Amino acid sequence: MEIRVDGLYKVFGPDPAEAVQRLRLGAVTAEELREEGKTAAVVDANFHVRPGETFVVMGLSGSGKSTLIRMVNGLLGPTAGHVYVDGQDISTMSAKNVRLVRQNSMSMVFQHFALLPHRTVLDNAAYGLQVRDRPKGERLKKARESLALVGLDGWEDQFPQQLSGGMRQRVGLARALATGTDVMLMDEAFSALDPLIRREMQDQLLQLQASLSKTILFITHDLNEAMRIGDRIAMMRDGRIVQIGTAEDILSRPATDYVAQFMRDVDRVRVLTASLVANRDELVLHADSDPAAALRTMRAHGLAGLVVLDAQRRVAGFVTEADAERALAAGRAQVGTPSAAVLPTARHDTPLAELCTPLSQTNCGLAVLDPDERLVGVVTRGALLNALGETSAAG
Ligand SMILES: Nc1ncnc2c1ncn2[C@@H]1O[C@H](COP(=O)(O)OP(=O)(O)OP(=O)(O)O)[C@@H](O)[C@H]1O
Repeated sequence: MEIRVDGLYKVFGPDPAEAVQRLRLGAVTAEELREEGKTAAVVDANFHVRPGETFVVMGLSGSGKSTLIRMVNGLLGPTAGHVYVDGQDISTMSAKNVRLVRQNSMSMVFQHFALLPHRTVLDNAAYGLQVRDRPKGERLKKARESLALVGLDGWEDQFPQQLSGGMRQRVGLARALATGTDVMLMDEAFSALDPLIRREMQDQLLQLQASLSKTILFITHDLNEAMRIGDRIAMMRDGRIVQIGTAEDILSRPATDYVAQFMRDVDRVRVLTASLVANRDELVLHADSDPAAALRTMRAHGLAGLVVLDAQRRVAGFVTEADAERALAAGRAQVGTPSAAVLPTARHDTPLAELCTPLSQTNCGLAVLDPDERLVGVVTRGALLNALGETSAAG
């Protein structure tokens, strides 16, 4: 399922539609509206959350995030514009139909999640299905499965007060998962948790998302959280979305001074990933590459060997300096069949901070692989130091 937000506005106060007209024409600013007793909470929001994507809306307090998410789940009607959930325009639907879409397609996880104190963890996790009138057997089965997914198996018969804050939030997540909806709306879902637990929850969400591929709209005021979990991030300021992009897009090409200022607080070595600093082509060979050129490249980069790829960009092996010299001495025009030496590898999304140790143990660079095990590129010690040097200078 997907969510599409199209020219969405919400103005609070008298005569909101007329205020939207003036905003559209550029005839008034949000500040001027405020003097008239009106608040432009969301101004011309446009974005598309793709199926299976984690899309984060990030902004400071008052930037309009809650208003936006409440329009997406149909609790609040827009002043203008449209919200489509899986192609259905919920902004023009009857309240009853909106409720149906919400029940069938969307689940919510909030910051202060109201668990029912006199009900067990299992019943709490099953609650979302209960309000959807599902049969008891199905409710309990799904609730058990989703509790297991969030690591709470064995806790089914406990009561909320016996759980830590992090565990309670997991029950909230389990409740949302148990409903089986494709779309999950998460409003500051981890913001009330201690930093360590919060990180654990983020990891858990990333892990779940790798197998479940829900369509997630996640609201946060924490930039590092946005950068960690968002496939893409929308930066919001004073009701407007000022930039949409991946963490790396936004970090390396902030659209406005405001965004650039924000980026100064980002823990870059944890946010920037291996794929960003991987050298994509220069350090890569094919079996028909020229051995003399291969030797020059190795020497120029201080590498003991280069990766050889097959036609699908999968790592076929490795050519060392000695291999290339032998090929050259034998007068061969191609490096030929590589040796099957195992090369250290890293996943494309490994944070830079985690590349230092494996790189210190090799003089060949790290092969960076995408989820299909295809080579993204090679990270060398020099490239990493460069990136870290730039980031610490910028930070
Ligand atoms: N029902 C309302 N009536 C009038 N103004 C409102 C209403 N709801 C929100 N606002 C105003 O709209 C603006 C955006 O608020 P919103 O709660 O959406 O921001 P937010 O980014 O979610 O902030 P926070 O993180 O503090 O919740 C604020 O100026 C707020 O005061």
